[in-house]
Amino acid sequence: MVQFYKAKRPVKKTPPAFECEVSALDHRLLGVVHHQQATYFTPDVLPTERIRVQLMGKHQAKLVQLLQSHPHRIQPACRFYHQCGGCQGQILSSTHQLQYKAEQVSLLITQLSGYTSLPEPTLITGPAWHYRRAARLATWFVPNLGWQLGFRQEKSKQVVTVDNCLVLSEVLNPLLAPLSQLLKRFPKSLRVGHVELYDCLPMPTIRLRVGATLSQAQRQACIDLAQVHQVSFLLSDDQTEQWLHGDSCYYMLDGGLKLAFIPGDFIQVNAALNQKMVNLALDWLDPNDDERILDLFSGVGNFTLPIAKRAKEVVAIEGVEAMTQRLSANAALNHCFNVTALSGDLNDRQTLAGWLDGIDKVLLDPARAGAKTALESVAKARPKAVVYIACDPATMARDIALLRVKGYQLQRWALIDMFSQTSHIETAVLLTAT
Ligand SMILES: C[S@@+](CC[C@H](N)C(=O)[O-])C[C@H]1O[C@@H](n2cnc3c(N)ncnc32)[C@H](O)[C@@H]1O
Repeated sequence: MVQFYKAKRPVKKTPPAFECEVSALDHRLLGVVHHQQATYFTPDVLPTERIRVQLMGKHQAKLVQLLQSHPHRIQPACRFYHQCGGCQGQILSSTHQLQYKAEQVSLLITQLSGYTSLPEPTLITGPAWHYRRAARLATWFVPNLGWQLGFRQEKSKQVVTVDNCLVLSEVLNPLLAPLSQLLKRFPKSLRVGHVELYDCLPMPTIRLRVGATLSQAQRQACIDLAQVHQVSFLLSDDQTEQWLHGDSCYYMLDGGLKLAFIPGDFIQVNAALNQKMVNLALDWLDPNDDERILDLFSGVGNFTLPIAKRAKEVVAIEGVEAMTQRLSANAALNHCFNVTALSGDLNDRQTLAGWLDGIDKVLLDPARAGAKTALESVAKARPKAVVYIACDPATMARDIALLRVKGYQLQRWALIDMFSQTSHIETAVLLTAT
């Protein structure tokens, strides 16, 4: 064999661990540490704790040893805490998690939006465990063991086999073991994708994605699982999407409102907190029967329908065409004939053109990117009030700054404990025209 010279790869030197003190927790519940004029973010630590850390990247560090712990620190309840990484808040009680989140969101809003002080936030709490009614699980193939089912670590390609998840609904947890057994029987060639679980009505629902066509025996195995566990089963293969058992999904809101959706549609993950959030939004928006309301990023109508029951008219705009159709159908199903549902990209100025005339109030619930473009148009129409629901406090703070410059004053804000144990934050803000 011909021999080639191969240059030796430079050996990466692990930087030495060092001792330091955690100066703060940021809004992602990461500890902030300073070392040689640089700032690093570390999971699993709390402010004032003395720790030894190892640098892991430009701004990341990893806890190596806890030297002195914070009095609020508690033992994580989940046995997968160290592998999974999805619920890193567990070293604090849920009450303390919410307090830290509130402090950090308050700081973000003041830093980014120019307010020097904010009103006290309303803290909206609910179940801290077993609240997740929708979840997406990852699959991966291991030779000799077959397809595995678990959770993908946040911002990582690593996956962790989990047979019980403490934030997953108690209706969905018992499905993990039989699903895992089912997938192990499938060959690698089926190219199993992710699995979605919904704790919804009329039955809990499983959606399985595969990259090839299932044989009759494999389809029957899915149907058997669905019948034994009384769940609906939606199979998405490389050609089609087909209900193997059951045929629909919906959830309920107060007042008997029924919201149908299809697996894959966005729904709020925490049913109890979602209802409280809708109530809060209604309370702040206070729509009445001579007002025209705009609901932006409306999904399948989670806010649209409760508002429509009190307002003269609601114009709802959603980017996904199929979800807009579902919203229209939901409006008809619930006798909300005052809803106009439109599909359009709210990052495109044209989408709102013509729909802002005569708008009295606006509710918006954008994705993590926020709603800068849409709000520039909204502010020009001068609605009396804007209720902003946000899953990313940083983009929301940026957008509050925009509205402040355009003459809107922050009146109220709330932190909704939608994602207890995790670093995610749901915030609501009421702004009124000055
Ligand atoms: C956080 S969800 C809120 C949905 C709904 N308000 C609810 O409570 O269920 C955000 C929604 O905005 C939609 N969306 C994201 N980016 C969009 C865009 N650029 N234009 C229009 N809709 C968008 C998503 O499809 C999703 O349904």
